[in-house]
Amino acid sequence: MKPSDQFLAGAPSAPVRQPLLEVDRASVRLGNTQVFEDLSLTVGEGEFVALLGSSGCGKTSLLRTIAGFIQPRSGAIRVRGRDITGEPPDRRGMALVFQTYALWPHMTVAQNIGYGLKLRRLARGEIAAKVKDIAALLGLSGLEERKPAALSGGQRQRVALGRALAVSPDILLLDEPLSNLDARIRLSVRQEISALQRRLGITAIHVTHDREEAMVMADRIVILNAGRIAQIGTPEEVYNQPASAFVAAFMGAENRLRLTCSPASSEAGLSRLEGAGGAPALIATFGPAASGPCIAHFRAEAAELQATAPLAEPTRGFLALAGEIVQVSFPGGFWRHVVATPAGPLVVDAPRAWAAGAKVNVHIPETGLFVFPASQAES
Ligand SMILES: Nc1ncnc2c1ncn2[C@@H]1O[C@H](COP(=O)(O)OP(=O)(O)OP(=O)(O)O)[C@@H](O)[C@H]1O
Repeated sequence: MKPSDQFLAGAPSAPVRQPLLEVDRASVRLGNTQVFEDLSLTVGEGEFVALLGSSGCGKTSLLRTIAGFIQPRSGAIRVRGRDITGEPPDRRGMALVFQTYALWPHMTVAQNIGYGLKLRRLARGEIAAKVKDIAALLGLSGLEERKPAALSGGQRQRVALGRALAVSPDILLLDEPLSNLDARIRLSVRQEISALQRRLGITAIHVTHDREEAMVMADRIVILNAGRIAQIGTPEEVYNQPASAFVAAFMGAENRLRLTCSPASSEAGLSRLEGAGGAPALIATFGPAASGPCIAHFRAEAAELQATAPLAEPTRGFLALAGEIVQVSFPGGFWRHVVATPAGPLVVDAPRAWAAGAKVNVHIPETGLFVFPASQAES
């Protein structure tokens, strides 16, 4: 067990929920691109799931497949056990909110919010009452008669959200709904969506490429890499227990060292890491001790800069390597350093600034090191 696992033993795990949506071994091909193959995912009732990944990994295609705008070549989509793979989008009990709002420009806020209800032929009075409730819920009261052109970006996105919520969907699908908003508004709309989702207990699937957005909003994060699920877990799990070098780097542990691992024969459960230029390190790694070439990832804030001379003896519980500060910057709250080391440049954060040219010892505790066999890291 890796030390961080022990720390995690007390961390909240996603509660067990009734499955609402199942994507069962779905394969999607668009033109010549195999977007994903045999992809399976279960989303629980009332759960907020974020689909996170870099551009082109297949997040939007997966969302559109769930919504019914893309038909999988094989596999099935089920809601509460019912196969809806062949059902059109409007018969799936889902509502989609787009990045671009997609509001009707000639309609007022009230007409936009009530649009789905009108299509469902609800009585006028019923529509008016529901629109009033939704407008109040989203802080849009008083703006009902405005056209979208007379609203701010944040207000427009709330109208789009209101239109989606008005039809009381089983599942709310959010396709990067915050990416057109400026940074400050994005934070407040993010909080509003989260609070509303929890209050209404609605099931939501949210596509984003913003790591922090996924971390703060979701109960579980699905990390996609080139059409494959790289890991599914709570924000704490994917952050503290990345399943692969890809996930580690994607979740911010971007420093990468190429090392050689061997089981430390003298002490069970320890691996001996060497090859970064400093003394060998004896550290606890998760799973069976890796043997052969391996890759270690760590976060800039996980390491410490020290003025002490590097040790010649094997270190226990941390990896140390000698380096020289080559660049210093202040991104806010801490100082960021680029350190030249025999293993290549590393980025290390510190509470104070070290001078360029200073000789330092980069100290990385085992709790901050994510070690993977090189064969797995490069696959
Ligand atoms: N209509 C299409 N025809 C052919 N290939 C497509 C089509 N739409 C998307 N793709 C390809 O499918 C892959 C996944 O695209 P998708 O839009 O799902 O990714 P994404 O993760 O949502 O990216 P982004 O964050 O940039 O929106 C990409 O390689 C993309 O080029």
